[in-house]
Amino acid sequence: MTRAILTVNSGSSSLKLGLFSENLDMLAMGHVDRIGRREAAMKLTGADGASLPLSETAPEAFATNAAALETALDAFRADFDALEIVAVGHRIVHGGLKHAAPEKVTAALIKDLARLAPYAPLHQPHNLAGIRAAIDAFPGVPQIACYDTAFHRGHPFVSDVYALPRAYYEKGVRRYGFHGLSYDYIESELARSEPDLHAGRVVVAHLGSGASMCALKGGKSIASSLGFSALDGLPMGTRSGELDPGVVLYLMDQEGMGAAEISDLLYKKSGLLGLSGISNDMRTLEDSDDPHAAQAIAYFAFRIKREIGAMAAALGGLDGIVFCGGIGENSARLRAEVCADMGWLGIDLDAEANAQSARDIGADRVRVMVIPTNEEIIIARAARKVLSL
Ligand SMILES: Nc1ncnc2c1ncn2[C@@H]1O[C@H](COP(=O)(O)OP(=O)(O)O)[C@@H](O)[C@H]1O
Ligand SMILES: CC(=O)OP(=O)(O)O
Ligand SMILES: [Mg+2]
Repeated sequence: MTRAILTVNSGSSSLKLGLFSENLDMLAMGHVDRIGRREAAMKLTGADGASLPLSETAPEAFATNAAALETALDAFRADFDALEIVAVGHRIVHGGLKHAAPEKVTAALIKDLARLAPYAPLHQPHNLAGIRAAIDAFPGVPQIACYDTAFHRGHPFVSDVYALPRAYYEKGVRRYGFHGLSYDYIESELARSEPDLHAGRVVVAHLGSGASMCALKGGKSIASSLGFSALDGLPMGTRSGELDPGVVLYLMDQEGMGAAEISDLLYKKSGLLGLSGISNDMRTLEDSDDPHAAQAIAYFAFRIKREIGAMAAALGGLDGIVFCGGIGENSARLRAEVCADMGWLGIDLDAEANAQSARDIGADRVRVMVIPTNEEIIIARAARKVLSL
């Protein structure tokens, strides 16, 4: 039987399963999109990238992350019967202070990682549920944890710290940054195909349901817009992004809200959804002619623009921007709004290339690129390395 590696990646609105041969050839990919919404759907692709037929699935099959995982694992049943799964690699959003390098999952590790759930409530519980489901489905097969925070752990002190009394830093109140598996992939792709740009100053914008940006200097992360929890920086599908801490004090003092209520507000009811009052999904907002939808998109674009300026300052200049993630890879409108009036920094877009989401969409000094990310291959590579396959 062919030996294979399975990868599991739970995002805040999506679930991606990947199947790879031991040599890391992609065998199949399953992608559930818009989890929890009426429009939720799954797509399966084969090794050649072509879509595979799927049996009709009721919307309840994707109503929750757990249901989506069960449905997606079911869709792979025939592959699982025909292959020998020798490792399951998992995206774990938060590794905290103690966990960075990919490692084998143990019962103690699961317990340790569960403590970080309050700082990534839309991910960490689902990541751990994915591990438990995979242990049930593939008893005895090693499970490998791969951390979204790892890529940023080499940050210089000023990008790692909050200006609180030092004791909090020592306890782990730091800027961890997330989407590290995605940035790791973009970094490796630049190293492979664009060595000059890789050696330079690049801002990567991972724009999906969760959104963040990373400043890469010579391929190393020196700053990230996400910080201690999955809330900081850019607004996201349902998350507020950067907020004056005074707003949290106001919610407590004046609105009488407690931690659980504030967490619910900031993680689940804010961002594009809160501002538009319509949807957390960029496609729905782009299709809407409600002015609040346009305002939500405009705010998102404005915050990205500001972050490009801030990161260019942190990098001491700018050689390239890379867009990735569901929105970054597909929304020509968002990319155009972000890059409008940025000539002062050497950024302009080739409108036609942008409309086609081509790889190179820049028309000025700064390279502007669209590179589809691939967290799955980074997880599979890590699993192979940990197990010396
Ligand atoms: N063709 C498209 N045009 C605009 N936005 C898109 C398109 N395809 C996907 N998106 C957006 O990408 C986001 C989901 O990104 P994704 O990276 O898959 O999510 P997650 O953060 O859950 O991993 C959604 O807001 C969705 O509307
Ligand atoms: C960390 C995070 O927000 O991840 P995602 O974009 O996959 O939801
Ligand atoms: Mg994602």
